[in-house]
Amino acid sequence: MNATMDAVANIGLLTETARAKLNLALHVVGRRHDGYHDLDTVVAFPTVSDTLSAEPSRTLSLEVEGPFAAALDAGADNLVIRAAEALRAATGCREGAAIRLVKRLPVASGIGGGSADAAAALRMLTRLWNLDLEDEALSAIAGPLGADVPMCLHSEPLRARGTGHDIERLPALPDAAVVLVNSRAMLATPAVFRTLGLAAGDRDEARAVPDHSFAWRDAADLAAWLMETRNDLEPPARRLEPSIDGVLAALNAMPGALLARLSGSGATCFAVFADLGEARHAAAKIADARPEWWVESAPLSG
Ligand SMILES: C[C@](O)(CO)[C@H](O)COP(=O)(O)OP(=O)(O)OC[C@H]1O[C@@H](n2ccc(N)nc2=O)[C@H](O)[C@@H]1O
Ligand SMILES: Nc1ncnc2c1ncn2[C@@H]1O[C@H](COP(=O)(O)OP(=O)(O)OP(=O)(O)O)[C@@H](O)[C@H]1O
Repeated sequence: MNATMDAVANIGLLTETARAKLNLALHVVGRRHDGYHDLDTVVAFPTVSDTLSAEPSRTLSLEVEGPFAAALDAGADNLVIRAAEALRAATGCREGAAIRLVKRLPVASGIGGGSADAAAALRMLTRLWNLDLEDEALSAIAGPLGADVPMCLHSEPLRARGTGHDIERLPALPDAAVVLVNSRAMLATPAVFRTLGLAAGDRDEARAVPDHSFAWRDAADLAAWLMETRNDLEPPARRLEPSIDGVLAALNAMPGALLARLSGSGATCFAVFADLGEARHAAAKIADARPEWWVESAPLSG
């Protein structure tokens, strides 16, 4: 390969994976005076994802395709474009990029698809534009884009506190699998927090996630600990979106399901399984019974 061909090959297409964010436990500790809620949440990133790719361009553009593309606008409001603009503003970079997003994660569904896309865009464009940024500087750009975006920059098991920005990385999770199910209901996060009904200044440290080494022996050990935890947004989400009851019932009825719960502000629910084969079998059964639902199975991490 001559020098020119080498350069062309190096310019090639960059890709990034934007994994779903799963709140295994989500405790609401209190409500702040600015209206936001302080959380204590343990988060995993199963191998279910959107995909982003980009190539150099003089302008910034976005094309969206994939099963959930129709639910999204590809304009300035898209979190991918907002992330790119925030990165340019923070660094003074004037480069462009032609970005493609394959949207496989349901929108406004509690698994942080938009946040994962924003975080993946930040990681990808940092490489494309050869920006030399410390992790802390990238987190500072991610924060204003959404409470979940700094978590999604890590995309590895973590515990997050405060509004989600106070992040502690966790040891690797045990081998386990999950089934994710959404009835295709869209739930707006602010409405779910509002329905929780906490007053500004209401705060109780006793609501935090129970102490643990966060190094579980196996899937059963993880599920036993999860039984002692909750998703505090599950009751208000169920009130706003009654189809969640049917989704949880379907997951709980599956052989091998160790625990079923809502993720984030919903409406996506998950069940934990010890074995990927069992999870795949359960997903196929649910998809067969309810073809209109979105159903996926995947390793819990890795
Ligand atoms: C429910 C979670 O997904 C759990 O991981 C997040 O806390 C929400 O993350 P997100 O969707 O990225 O949230 P943002 O877009 O920053 O906030 C949307 C709205 O949710 C409410 N909100 C969000 C986060 C938080 N800790 N307290 C809140 O009260 C606020 O009304 C806020 O205006
Ligand atoms: N690339 C994107 N993907 C998904 N949603 C996006 C995107 N860009 C902007 N949005 C908007 O962001 C909002 C939240 O979408 P998202 O799918 O992240 O919600 P969510 O899964 O409920 O998030 P969370 O779990 O963080 O509360 C939606 O109203 C959507 O219109």
